[in-house]
Amino acid sequence: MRDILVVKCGGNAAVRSQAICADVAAVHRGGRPVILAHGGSADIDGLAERLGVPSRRLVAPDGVSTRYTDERTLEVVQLALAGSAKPRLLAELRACGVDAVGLTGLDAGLLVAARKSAHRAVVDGRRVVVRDDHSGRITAVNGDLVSTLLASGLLPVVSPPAVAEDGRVVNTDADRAAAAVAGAVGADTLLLLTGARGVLADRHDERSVLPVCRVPRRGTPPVVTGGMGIKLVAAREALLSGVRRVLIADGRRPRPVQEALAGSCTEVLLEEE
Ligand SMILES: Nc1ncnc2c1ncn2[C@@H]1O[C@H](COP(=O)(O)OP(=O)(O)O)[C@@H](O)[C@H]1O
Ligand SMILES: CC(=O)N[C@@H](CCC(=O)OP(=O)(O)O)C(=O)O
Repeated sequence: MRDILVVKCGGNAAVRSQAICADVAAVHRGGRPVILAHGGSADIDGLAERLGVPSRRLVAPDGVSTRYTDERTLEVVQLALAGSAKPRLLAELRACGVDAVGLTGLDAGLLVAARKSAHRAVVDGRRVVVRDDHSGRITAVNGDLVSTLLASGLLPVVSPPAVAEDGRVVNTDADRAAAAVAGAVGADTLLLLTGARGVLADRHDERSVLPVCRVPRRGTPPVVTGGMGIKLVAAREALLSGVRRVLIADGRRPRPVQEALAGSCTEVLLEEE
C-alpha cells in the first residue's frame, strides 16, 4: 500500500482533536490510507487529579521526560486513553462519516513492549532507582492487523498502552507508539500534531519555529524540554525504520493536517553520519 500517512493527535490540552479528525477524515475520503494514533497526557493528568492519584514524571539522565507509571497510575492511564480519549476520537470520526476502528496495543498484540527493569532517573528533582514503573519500550508491532484494516477501507485508531512479553499491560509513550506503527506498515509520512507550532528554537517564542530540526542518530536530541524530547526520539525511530518524512506541527488550528502537509511545520531529519 502506497503513501500511508500516520497522524498522531497529541494529548496536550490545547490540541483540537475535532479539527484533526475532520482533516483525517478528508484524507481518508480522498483515498489516501491514513492511520490515527493518539496520546492523552492531559486526559490522564485530569483523571488522576479527580481520583487523587499523584502525576509524577521520570526524567532520564539525558533530560527526556516520561510518566512514572506505578500500579494505580497504570489503571488511570488505561481508563483515560482507552475509556476517554479513544472513544472521543472515534465519535468525532463517526460524525465525519468515517468507519474507524479503535485498537489499544493489547488488541491482537498490536504493540508489544519490553518492560523497563530497575532504572536510574530523576523524580521531582531527586536521583532515584525506579523499580515499580509499569512502562516499556515497543519491540514489535502487529503491522498486518493495521494493514488488513486499511485494505478493508477502515481507518485504524491506535492508542497506548502496550502489552509486555509477560502478557501484562505496560504504559508506553504515544509518539513512540505512532513511530513504531508507521515503521511497521511502511508509512511514507508521520505527522505529530501537538500544542506548539513545531520545534521552537526558543520555547517561549512561538515565532521561532524551526523549519528543519536535525537529530543525531543516537544520543541526546537537540531539544529535550517539555514533551519535545520524546517527540524527537520518536521522530528519529521512525526515520531509522524507513519512514520517509517526519513532521511536527500545530494541532491547535483549523485544518491542522492540510496546513502541515503544505509545509507549515518542522521537518525532522537525521544528522549525516
Ligand atoms: N523547544 C520547544 N519547541 C516546541 N515545544 C516545546 C519546546 N520545549 C517545550 N515544549 C513544549 O512541549 C509541548 C509538546 O509536548 P506535549 O505537551 O507532551 O505534547 P503532546 O501531549 O501533544 O504529545 C509543547 O506544547 C510545548 O509546551
Ligand atoms: C510512558 C508515558 O509517558 N506514556 C504516556 C502515554 C500517553 C501519551 O504519550 O500522551 P501524549 O501524546 O499526550 O504525551 C503517558 O502516560 O503520558
